[in-house]
Amino acid sequence: MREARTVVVKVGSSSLTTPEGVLDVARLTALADALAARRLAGSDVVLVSSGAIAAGIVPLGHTTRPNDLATQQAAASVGQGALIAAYTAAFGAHGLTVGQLLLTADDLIRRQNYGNARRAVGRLLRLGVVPVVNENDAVATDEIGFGDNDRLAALVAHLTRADALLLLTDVDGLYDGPPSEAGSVRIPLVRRQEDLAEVRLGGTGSKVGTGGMVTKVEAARIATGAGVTTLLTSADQIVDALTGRDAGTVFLPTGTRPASRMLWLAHASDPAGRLVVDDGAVRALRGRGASLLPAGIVRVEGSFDEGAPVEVVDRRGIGVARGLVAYGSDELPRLLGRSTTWIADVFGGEYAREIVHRDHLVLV
Ligand SMILES: Nc1ncnc2c1ncn2[C@@H]1O[C@H](COP(=O)(O)OP(=O)(O)O)[C@@H](O)[C@H]1O
Ligand SMILES: N[C@@H](CCC(=O)OP(=O)(O)O)C(=O)O
Repeated sequence: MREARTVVVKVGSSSLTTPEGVLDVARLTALADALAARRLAGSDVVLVSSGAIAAGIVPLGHTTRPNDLATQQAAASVGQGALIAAYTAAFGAHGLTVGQLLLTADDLIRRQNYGNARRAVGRLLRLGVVPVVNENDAVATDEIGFGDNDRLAALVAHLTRADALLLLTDVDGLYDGPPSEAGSVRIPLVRRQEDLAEVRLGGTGSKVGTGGMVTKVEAARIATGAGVTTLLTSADQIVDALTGRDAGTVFLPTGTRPASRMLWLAHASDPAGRLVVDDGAVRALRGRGASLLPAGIVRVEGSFDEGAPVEVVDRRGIGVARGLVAYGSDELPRLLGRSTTWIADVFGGEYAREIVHRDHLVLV
């Protein structure tokens, strides 16, 4: 962490708000002070900050985090402005400029969007700006949203080819059980996935957080699998964390960096349904790098819209690929097992396309 040239830092809502859920400018400023020092010392720093929805609660006249999607979108729209204004002031006190980057899952999947996002962050960093990233909650949908910023941060670490990922939360590391339970002990080092076999992961401990430890461990798995060392600790310990002192839980890299922009699809998406395919389709996908055509699909499971992430499995239920499906589950049954020529004759040429195009598919 001390030597990392590029650091992605993610901070959760619970670390930016008061116990009542109001944006806590003093905590936000302390975070910005530590990150500014690191930036001024020469590192590239990318901040992935939650807190938009939490920061929108009070301005909207509410007292708790909204449960319905539309009000969450509204709260995020209001709160994101407040959040970025607070960061602009806090980094500005050190002579630093911040840039806002609101991403959707699409931006990290589709080739052109991925390139756009990468170019924007790259230039911001070269200009000495601190990019402040969040999910574009006002327009992200339930089905194809990241849902939590932990996984988004892991993907941003991959996007920026970061050396280290720092996950800041309201607890000083990963414990072997929920820290609210007496006797839970902090785990200082995770070398490999198997070290987590006995660890019990609970949900959020605050009124404003989402995902709890499950999404943080998942984020660490994605990041370390892509070669990015990850440190999980509390926001209060940021100075120790950035200077390499013993703080929190370190997750060591387990893999090398794959050059795939499809990392999100492979690891971080929650599939909305399954397509069961025959052996010929498995061979075409694995061996020939083909797209998935209707002829090879034997069954559709689940209910999903066009564009949703789905899992492709063989007849025994073993995963073959993940991809974005071109048709909703209501349209698919009449196409199954048919050739594209037959489909074009019966339903018209616009139906004769791949069910999952190769560009939107990753083998697992
Ligand atoms: N095994 C565990 N180790 C540490 N924390 C855990 C564990 N299981 C559940 N938690 C809870 O996860 C919470 C952090 O997640 P969350 O509330 O989503 O934070 P954030 O808003 O920072 O994303 C902690 O406050 C803690 O109560
Ligand atoms: N994008 C949302 C945060 C989602 C999220 O992951 O929250 P948290 O668990 O507090 O990191 C927001 O800004 O409110």
